[in-house]
Amino acid sequence: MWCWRLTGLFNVPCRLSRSTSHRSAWLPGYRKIFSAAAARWHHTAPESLNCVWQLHGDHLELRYANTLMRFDFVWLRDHCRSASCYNTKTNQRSLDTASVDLGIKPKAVRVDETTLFLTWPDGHVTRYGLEWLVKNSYEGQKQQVMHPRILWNAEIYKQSQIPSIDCQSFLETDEGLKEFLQNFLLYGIAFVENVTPTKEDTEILAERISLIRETIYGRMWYFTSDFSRGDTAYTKLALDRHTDTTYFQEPCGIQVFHCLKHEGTGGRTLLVDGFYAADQVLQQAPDQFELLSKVPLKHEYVENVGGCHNHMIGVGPVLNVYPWNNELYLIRYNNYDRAVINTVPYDVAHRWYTAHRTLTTELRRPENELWVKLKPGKALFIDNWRVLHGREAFTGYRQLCGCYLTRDDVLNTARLLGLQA
Ligand SMILES: C[N+](C)(C)CCCC[C@H](N)C(=O)O
Ligand SMILES: O=C(O)CCC(=O)C(=O)O
Ligand SMILES: [Fe+2]
Repeated sequence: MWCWRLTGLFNVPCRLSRSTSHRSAWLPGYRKIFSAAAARWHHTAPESLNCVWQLHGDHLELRYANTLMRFDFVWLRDHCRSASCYNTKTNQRSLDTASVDLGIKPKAVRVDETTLFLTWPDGHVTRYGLEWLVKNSYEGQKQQVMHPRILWNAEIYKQSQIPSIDCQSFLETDEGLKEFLQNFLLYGIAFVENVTPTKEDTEILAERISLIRETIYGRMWYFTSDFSRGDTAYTKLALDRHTDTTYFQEPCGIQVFHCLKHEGTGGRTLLVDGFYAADQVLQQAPDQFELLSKVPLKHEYVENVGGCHNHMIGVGPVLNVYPWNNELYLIRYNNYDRAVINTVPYDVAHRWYTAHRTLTTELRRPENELWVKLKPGKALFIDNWRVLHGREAFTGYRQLCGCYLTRDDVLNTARLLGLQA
């Protein structure tokens, strides 16, 4: 028996990470339960009526700042921030969670204007800031997006007139780097200009924001149409929109391109916001969106050219979403490298092809295509988990260099600069 529905564990409305203002309403049934029980609710002092709580058999219910939250007792014990349970120097838990009685229940509960106090059967006291609880509760989290983004088609991107960041400002100032990263996080692409057109200078740029992810293509790569590797990228042929390294279990997070030379015609780069297209699918056909996020697929890279022998396999759905808020975080789309579909029975395969067609139609709409000609001196950073790239066929000698970056480290740099990433 095949079932491709959500289990109900995370039954939240489908939503993409468009902006922070995108808040979902409470389910009406939930409100009703709340008001029926209101008579037995405990209030804080009259001047802070905005916090009410109620102890149930297996959880604590708390309403604060218009958020109704429900906390498991083990969760409340486990997240205790007291000195013996949590090390604020290392930001690590000291408490041994496995030693908490799974049937634990607080012996006393008290709330003042800012804080929830819980006394446990052994006398240990746990304090939680109410604001902290709103931010860290499941109910608070599912109203938020992890990654604020601006989804774009060609018109939206051009209208927003995102400037390229000057190389010197990118390398030497935190403001320059921060502006670059903010653009990159919001749009999934960003440019640095006035870069010296060499592989070495491109490497310095990459190292400013992240660690370079070494792959079967090397650390810093450099390619022409000499077919030195067994892949269409190393020819003069056109490449339809795709994301790279779909055949890795974790596709590379960021791709850096810097065109060092082109004496010839064509060769423009195509960029398409995969999340914008996926959002269109979600609006038109939520069941197809769900199928694309549930059916696991294999992508494969089999290379036997010259001295290069590689066989890579990556498994995962086309759309990857966080289950608690349905926020999209990774699109894996490469029709060249997609392997044999043998992970679902024939009827699911057919439904998958239909959903894939809907997505492809969106990805191929001319109004969603951003075409740019990469020139020496202008480096392009692409979020390979979101934005698809392709290229027009070309003539003449064309030299491109670049590298992949580890995603965690780009986000780390962004967070250290105070950005939400
Ligand atoms: C970028 N660089 C030329 C090094 C590699 C190209 C990899 C091409 C591969 N088909 C993929 O899409 O992953
Ligand atoms: O030649 C290009 O512009 C891009 C080729 C490509 O898709 C790649 O190297 O990943
Ligand atoms: Fe590519």
